[in-house]
Amino acid sequence: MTSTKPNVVFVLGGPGAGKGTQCARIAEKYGYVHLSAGDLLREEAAKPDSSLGKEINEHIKNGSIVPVAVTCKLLENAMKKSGKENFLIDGFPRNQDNVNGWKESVGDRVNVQCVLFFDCDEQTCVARCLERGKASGRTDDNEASLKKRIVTYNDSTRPVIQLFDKENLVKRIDASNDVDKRFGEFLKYGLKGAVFALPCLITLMDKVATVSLVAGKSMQPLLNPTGLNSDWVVIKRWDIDDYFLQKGDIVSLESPREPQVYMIKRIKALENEIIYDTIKQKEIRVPKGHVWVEGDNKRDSYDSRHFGCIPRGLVTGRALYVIWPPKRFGTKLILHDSEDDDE
Ligand SMILES: Nc1ncnc2c1ncn2[C@@H]1O[C@H](COP(=O)(O)OP(=O)(O)OP(=O)(O)O)[C@@H](O)[C@H]1O
Ligand SMILES: Nc1ccn([C@H]2C[C@H](O)[C@@H](COP(=O)(O)O)O2)c(=O)n1
Repeated sequence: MTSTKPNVVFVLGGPGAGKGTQCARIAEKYGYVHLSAGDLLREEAAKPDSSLGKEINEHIKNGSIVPVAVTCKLLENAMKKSGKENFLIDGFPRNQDNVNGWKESVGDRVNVQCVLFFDCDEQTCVARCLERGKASGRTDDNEASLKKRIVTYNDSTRPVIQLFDKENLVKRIDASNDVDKRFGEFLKYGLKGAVFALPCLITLMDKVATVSLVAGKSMQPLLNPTGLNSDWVVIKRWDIDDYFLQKGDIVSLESPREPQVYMIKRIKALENEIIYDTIKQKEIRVPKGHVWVEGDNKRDSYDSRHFGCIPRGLVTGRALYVIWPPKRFGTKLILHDSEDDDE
């Protein structure tokens, strides 16, 4: 019997275990809506008129947990607003208060399919957060906050994971190894067919142009600005030799790791150019016949920083305009005022 309730997958693990990185990938590949409790709290706190901002910021800096009524409301609102059915809820429930509040407020109205547990040793978690802290602007990616976050994780979140484990809901993924291995581990759970149904880009037409639904948050704020998989874009296709890619172009491409899986990214470097890989922290020269692609939203993008330069032949088209939803109709996705944009 198929469930008509929305599906929820909780995603837990230590700070910096890679929950956000993997969720971005899962969302992009399967069209799940990725809701990060931490991101929602940070967004709420950043609103100039929020009465909760001060309290949330204090908790974030101290690595303590915001009262569940606040977090649960933000999650519920985001779920409702999306109008979608499948959610990855990242960083929740983080403690027993979160569990109780969720049960009271949402309870059986959703179907909790499983809990993805990204298991990563403390040293790796801290090193990743400190590295991320060089550019993230987060007030908690520093040694003092991390010490507290780790204590909160060990004392409050681990018991929640154990609780779910007793209910046989936990899928453990070794989060200390590389991004692709982990994604492979995730797929081995066989969730692929059963849980995640929507491919990254749904293509309605072919050959000259395609109209595609963009999944995931990797191109925010330009695409899917609300975090929902709602933007449809026109993608112009071409014969591989007919168009000279330019830096800044937004393109569709076939994943170098998963044939038949398509994604949308921005060209950041062309052949023979040098690009700085912010994850591996080194300069890379793009080989002949290749390009380097990244999402605009670095936190939520799986791109060349993870899979390296891609052969030019994997690029299948160039994104031109948003055509849906109506209020975003006509949003231009091109930097250059030249050639084919008004064909
Ligand atoms: N497998 C990996 N190997 C190396 N670095 C990684 C890996 N996975 C993620 N990272 C990097 O580690 C940092 C933390 O990853 P991410 O933001 O996904 O963690 P998180 O679990 O969501 O963290 P938090 O709970 O603190 O928000 C990021 O800079 C990311 O690029
Ligand atoms: N359920 C949650 C999730 C997050 N927070 C607060 C406290 C965390 O340290 C911070 C950052 O979360 P992250 O982005 O690391 O998932 O947000 C909370 O109070 N309750």
